[in-house]
Parts: sequence; structure tokens; C-alpha cells
Amino acid sequence: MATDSWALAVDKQESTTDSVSLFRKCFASSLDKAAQSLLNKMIHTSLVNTTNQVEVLQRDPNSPLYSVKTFEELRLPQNLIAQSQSGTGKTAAFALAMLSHVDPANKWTQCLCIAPTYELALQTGKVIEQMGKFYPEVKLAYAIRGNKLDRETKLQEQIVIGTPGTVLDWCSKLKIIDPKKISVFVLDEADVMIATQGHQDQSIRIQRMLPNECQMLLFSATFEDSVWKFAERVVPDPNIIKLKREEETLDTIKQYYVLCNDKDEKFTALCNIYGAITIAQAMIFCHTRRTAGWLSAELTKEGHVVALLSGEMTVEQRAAIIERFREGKEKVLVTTNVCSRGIDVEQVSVVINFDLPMDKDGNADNETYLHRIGRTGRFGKRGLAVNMIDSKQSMNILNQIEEHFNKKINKLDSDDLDEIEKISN
Ligand SMILES: Nc1ncnc2c1ncn2[C@@H]1O[C@H](COP(=O)(O)OP(=O)(O)OP(=O)(O)O)[C@@H](O)[C@H]1O
Repeated sequence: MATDSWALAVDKQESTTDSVSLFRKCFASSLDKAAQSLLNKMIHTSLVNTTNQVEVLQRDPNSPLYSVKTFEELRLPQNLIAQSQSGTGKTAAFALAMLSHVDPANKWTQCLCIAPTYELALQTGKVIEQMGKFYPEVKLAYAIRGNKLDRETKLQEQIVIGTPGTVLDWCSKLKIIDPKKISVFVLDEADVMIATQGHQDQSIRIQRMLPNECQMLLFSATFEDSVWKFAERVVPDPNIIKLKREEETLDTIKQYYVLCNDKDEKFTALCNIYGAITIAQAMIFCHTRRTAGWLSAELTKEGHVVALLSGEMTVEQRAAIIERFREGKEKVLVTTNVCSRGIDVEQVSVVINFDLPMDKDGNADNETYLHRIGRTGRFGKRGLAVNMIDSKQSMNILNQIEEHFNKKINKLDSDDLDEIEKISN
């Protein structure tokens, strides 16, 4: 629509249907400017205030977003790349977007959502089911390993959540989903879905099968710069919600480090922390399966009820372990990076980086760090993150992380039980 006709349409609409403008018009004649301004402020106090400043950027400076007056004019069915801190409710945002989009009368898949792991796909599916329970005509299917369907079965579920490999199979090899009928495509943990070292191949192959007008929604708490640029290239004309670097970390998560000499000292420090504070549930991240195995055995010897989760387990085993942890059957989860993203367990009050996250070149993996510590401090809760430093290299990584997020991480004396107790208050 040309700008003129769009503006005209807005004016026309304002004069007829917009209740706020109607309200203003009724009073304008009898109020002076100061009173009108006060009135405007009062009208706007009902909007939710956010403490986080988000930059809403747009590709097209003529976009109606600059001066829209109604939700319709926002043209919400537009592509979106959105960043928001861990635990702030991205899942609910895209679950609602899908639920409000589908036409339940149409018995075919209309919304497709892909997540990087089996566990996350399950968790997200549960959220969609929960939010959709008052909309029972809308059905959901899980495109995950183990969910076997016959070739050419035509799926009737309007929403499909899955992992990229199975979704790709269902769309191409098995032809269970007709990709040409998809009108909303969601990528959860979008950065890892489109990064070269992530699931890029499969995600792009799925995207290529979708119709051009299909809406794309990308969500994550982190987007490395290069991935962000790539996202802007593959998503046509996106609306962008981007956090400033210093806003990426949540202030509700307190971050510390402890200095140790070796693995055994790290273990002692960990036990001291456990002895000094009440920990509802904790997640402990290790670099290798071997360390994770060793640590869980040592913690068990100390009397802790520990779950161990690492990459060599079958996906079903992993999902079962997370479910038990979510139910509180085990209080400590020792894991590798397989569990760093998205897993939402409200009771996790402490995250320990027994080993700091690093990339294959030995540099800080800032994105993984943020996702790991984000397993605590969910939706406004307080959380504690403790980093174990036992070498020059791990100190270096910590410094890189501090620099990257422009956030100081304070030292904690793990022998000083009083001090540890204080930080948990
Ligand atoms: N409006 C809301 N009111 C209360 N709780 C909410 C609301 N929205 C989401 N939550 C809860 O907040 C928690 C975190 O939400 P969610 O898992 O969607 O976060 P996220 O932004 O996807 O995090 P991550 O980046 O770690 O994946 C969930 O337990 C969810 O139920």
C-alpha cells in the first residue's frame, strides 16, 4: 500500500473505530493542552512498563511500524528476529503466535517450529499443549526421533514441533507434511539453528521448501554477530528486536568465581558452597563426559542425590533424566553442554561452571556461558552462578567473558563460609 493511502486509511480508521482517539476527541474541545497531555499519560499508564530497553530496528524506514495506530496496521504477520534474555518467556510468545494463527477447520499442518534438541522440542510442545488447552480443536504433533509415521500419511495436526532432522524427513522424504501449506515457521534457539556449526544445513533446506510468503520467527537469548548478520540475510525484511550487549545478562543472576589449583580443589570448593547455602536445585556444567562422570560419582559418595546427563545417552534417556530432575527427584544435575540451552526448571537456584565454556580454539564461548547461567534466575527469580577457575587458561576465559558482556564477575573465597552464605541472601 502506498504511504499516502496507508496514512489516509489510518486517519479514516481513527475517526471511526479507535476508542482511544475517540476518547481524546470527545475531551479535546473542553481541555487545554496541559490537561490533554496529562490525560494522554494516564491513558498510557495501563501499558506494561519494561525495565529493559529494547532497540526496535527496522529495515524499511517507511514501514508502518513508525506510526501505526492499530494492531492490524502493525502487520504482525511479518518476519521477526527477536532476542530476549534467558527465562523471559520467549516460548510463550511464539506458542501464542502459532496458536492465534492456525485455522482449526483446516486439517493440515500450518505452523512448524524447530528446536535444536529432543528435550527442548518436548518441553516446548508441553507449553504449546498447556497454552492451547482452551483451544482443543487445535492439535499438535511431535516430529522427533522415535515418533514413527508411515510414508505419505497426511498429518492433520495444525502445529508441528520437532527437531530439524525429523522435520526435514517429514517434509521431504516421507511427505507427511506439505511444506507448501506452512504459513508460520518458528526457529527456537535460532542462532544455533542457523549457525554453520549448528543445524544450518537442515534448517535452510526446510526453509527452502516453504512458500515465499511464509512468516519466519526467530528467537534466541543470544546471537553472535556473524550469526545475526546471516539471520538478516536469510530472513526477508525482518522486524528486529535486539538487546544491547550490556542488557544480555540478567542482574537477578549473581555471578562469581572461585580460585582453585586443580580438579580436586574445585570439588572441595563445590562441597563448601553446598555446605554453606541452601540450594533448591543445582546444575553443574563440565567440559567433558569424563569429568561429568567423575564429578557425579564423587558427589554421590558425599551423599548427594545426583543425576548425570551427557551426550552419549539416547535422547529418550536424556528426556527421562530431565523429567526426573524437573520433578525434583534429584537435586543436582551434572551435565555437559547438551543441557545448556532452553531447559526450564524453575527450582534451579545455582549454576556451577565446573569448567568454563570454551570453543574449539580454547577461547571463551560467550553464548554458551549466557545460556548456561540462564538455567537459573527464570522469569524474575534470583539465581547464583559460580565459575571454577583452576588455570591461567580458565582465568583468561573468565576475563574474556567479563569483557564481552561488560560485566565484572567478583571473586568468592570458597573457604569463607560466612561470605558464601552472604552472597546467597
Ligand atoms: N507471562 C508470564 N507470566 C509468568 N510466567 C511466565 C510468563 N511467561 C513465561 N513464564 C514462565 O517463565 C519461564 C521461562 O520461560 P521460557 O522457558 O519461555 O523462557 P525463554 O525466554 O525461552 O528462556 P531461554 O532463553 O532460557 O530458552 C517458564 O517457566 C514460563 O512458564
